[in-house]
Amino acid sequence: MNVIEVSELTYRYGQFVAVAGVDFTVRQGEIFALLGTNGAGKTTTLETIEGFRKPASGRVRAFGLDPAADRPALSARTGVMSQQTGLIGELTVAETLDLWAGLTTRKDSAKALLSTVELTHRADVQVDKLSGGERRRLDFALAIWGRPPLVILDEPTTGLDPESRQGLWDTVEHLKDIGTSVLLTTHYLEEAQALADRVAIMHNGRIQVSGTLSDVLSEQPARITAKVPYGMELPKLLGDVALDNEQLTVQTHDLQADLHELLQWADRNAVRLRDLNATQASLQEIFLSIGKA
Ligand SMILES: Nc1ncnc2c1ncn2[C@@H]1O[C@H](COP(=O)(O)OP(=O)(O)OP(=O)(O)O)[C@@H](O)[C@H]1O
Repeated sequence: MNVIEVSELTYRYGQFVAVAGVDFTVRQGEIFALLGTNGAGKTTTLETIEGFRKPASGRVRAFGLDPAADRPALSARTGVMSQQTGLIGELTVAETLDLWAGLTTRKDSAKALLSTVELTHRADVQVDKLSGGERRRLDFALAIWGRPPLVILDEPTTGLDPESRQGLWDTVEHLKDIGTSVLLTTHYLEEAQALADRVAIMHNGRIQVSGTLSDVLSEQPARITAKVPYGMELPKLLGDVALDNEQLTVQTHDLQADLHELLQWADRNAVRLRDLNATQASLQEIFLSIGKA
C-alpha cells in the first residue's frame, strides 16, 4: 500500500521552478530517502506533502488525502521534523513536551520519549540553553510523539554527533519495525545507505535516479584496481580496462565475472596482483556524477 503518492509535482517560487515534475511513492512501512544537491527541491517537495505548500501542478496524496486541502486530518497521522526548529526558547524540555501533548491528539509518555532521545537529564533545562544537537533530538521527539503512521524528517541528523546520529537511526529502524512509513531527506549518504529501503536522488528540481539501493548502485559500474607487472598482456575482460604504468583499473557492470577472469589470469601467469581491490560503486559516486551532469 502506498502511503504517499507524488506524480508530476511542480512548484514555483514566483517564476523560479523549484520542483519540475517529480514522481515517487512511499510504501507503508518503508524508509524512503530523498537525496540531492543543495537547492535540488527536497524541502519544497516535503512541504507540499506536509500541506504547507500548494503544488503549481501535479498531484500529491498522503493516506489518499490532498495535503493542502486536508491538513488537519493529515497532521493527526503525520509527525514532521523540519529543518527549522519551531521550539519556544523560554520553555523547558519537559514543558515543551507537555505543551505538545495538549496540541496533538496522539498520546505518548514524555518520560519514555525523553529516554529514547537521551534527553532525560535535560528535562528541566530551557530550550534556548540546549545545544544544537539536543534541540534536534527534541524536535525528533516531537515528530515521533504518539508513533504516527507517517514520519517526515528533513535532514534529521544535521548537527548530531556520531553517537546521537546512531541513536536516531536505531529509533528510525524501530519505527519501521512497527510499521511506520518514514520519508527523510539527508546529505549523509551513509545515512541513506544505512537506513533506506529506497532512495531518490534529486537535482535541479527533478529526480535523476531512484529505486532500491541495490538498483541504484548497480546502474553504476563497479571498479577493480590492482598493480600488475609492467609489460604483461592482460586478459580480455567485459569492462573497460585502463592501464597507467603498473596501475590497472577496470570499470565493469559484471564484477564477479571480471574478477574471476583476472584472478585466473594471475594464477596462470604466476602474477601477484598487488593492492588488489574490488568495490561496487558507492552512492557517493552516483551522487557526484549526477551533481556534475
Ligand atoms: N521561499 C523561497 N523563495 C524563493 N526561492 C526559494 C524559497 N525556498 C526555496 N527556494 C529555492 O528553491 C530551490 C529549492 O529549495 P529547497 O529548499 O526545496 O531545496 P533543498 O533540496 O531542500 O536544498 P538543501 O539541501 O540546500 O536544503 C532553491 O533554489 C531555493 O533557493
